[in-house]
Amino acid sequence: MPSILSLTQVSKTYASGHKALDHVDLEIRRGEIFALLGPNGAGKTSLISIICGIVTPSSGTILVDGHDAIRHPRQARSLIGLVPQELSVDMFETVAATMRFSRGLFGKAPDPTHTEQVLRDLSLWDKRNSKIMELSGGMKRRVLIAKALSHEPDILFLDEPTAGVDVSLRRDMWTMIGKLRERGVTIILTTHYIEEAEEMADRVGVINKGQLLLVEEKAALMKKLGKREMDLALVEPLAQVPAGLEEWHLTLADEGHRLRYTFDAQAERTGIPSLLRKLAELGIGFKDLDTSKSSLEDIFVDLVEHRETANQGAAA
Ligand SMILES: Nc1ncnc2c1ncn2[C@@H]1O[C@H](COP(=O)(O)OP(=O)(O)OP(=O)(O)O)[C@@H](O)[C@H]1O
Repeated sequence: MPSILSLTQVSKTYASGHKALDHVDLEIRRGEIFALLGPNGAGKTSLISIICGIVTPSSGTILVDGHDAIRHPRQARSLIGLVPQELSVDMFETVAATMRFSRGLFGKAPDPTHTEQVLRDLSLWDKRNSKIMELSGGMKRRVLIAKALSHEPDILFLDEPTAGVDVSLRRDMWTMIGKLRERGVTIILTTHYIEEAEEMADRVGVINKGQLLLVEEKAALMKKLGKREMDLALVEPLAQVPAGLEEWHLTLADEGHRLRYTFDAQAERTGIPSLLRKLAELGIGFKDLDTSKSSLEDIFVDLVEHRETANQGAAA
């Protein structure tokens, strides 16, 4: 499938000297839902702002459905809807007027049918004549989405769409994103929440310190995230992992007092029952057992450490 969005070697260094993006290459497929995951300050908003023409990149190329976003920003921008993190609406305006006005800015004639459809999808139809300042925080977030969809964009960016929203809005948002996808809209969302990516995305990108560390099909990433660690506190410390336990690839920690096993929680067989049987057979006793799930943070740490080790290796 051809890319609808293509980024080549995009970098951004702000006037402060801070390098927010470092040679980012990214291809977004037409019609997919792509989740960009990263911790605070990773560069997610900078990346979106560059694609939307709000921030100028220091170098690199961005093609939005073939339009060069730097040389032809208007054509590129007209294909994009942006739901920003922060409220960016006129508080004194009504919901319907906000949508009409935004659509007009993109040079599109009013389309009451489309407006009604979007407002109904977002449960905003009853509030169409309310001033935005009269709405609750959750409703205001919905208005931002309606505004972004006003000109029927092919690509929708959602910057942290569910940060600080309640369960009902989160559910509505997921439903709406599903509907948009059925209509062929390409969706790119940024998030801190792995659950959000898990629920909705086809592919996931992980960004940290301005570098895109990986782009993968969701299923493959979830498999990595499904890693768990089992930690056994031993009755007697061990000097080394005893023979006969090779197949579990165990490691010792805490000066031989703890035996660690990493396994795939999503696999049909975790290997735990057979390991425990083997330990009993070998007479290795334990007084406590702990399991922990690897979090997104662990994956970041893993990725970053690997990257740093690889860089050091290359420099040596
Ligand atoms: N206009 C600016 N001038 C200088 N530095 C900036 C500017 N905008 C962002 N930065 C810095 O660039 C880095 C990336 O910021 P960005 O907002 O893109 O991250 P983010 O991944 O969206 O983070 P968050 O999840 O907190 O929104 C941060 O260190 C931020 O302080």
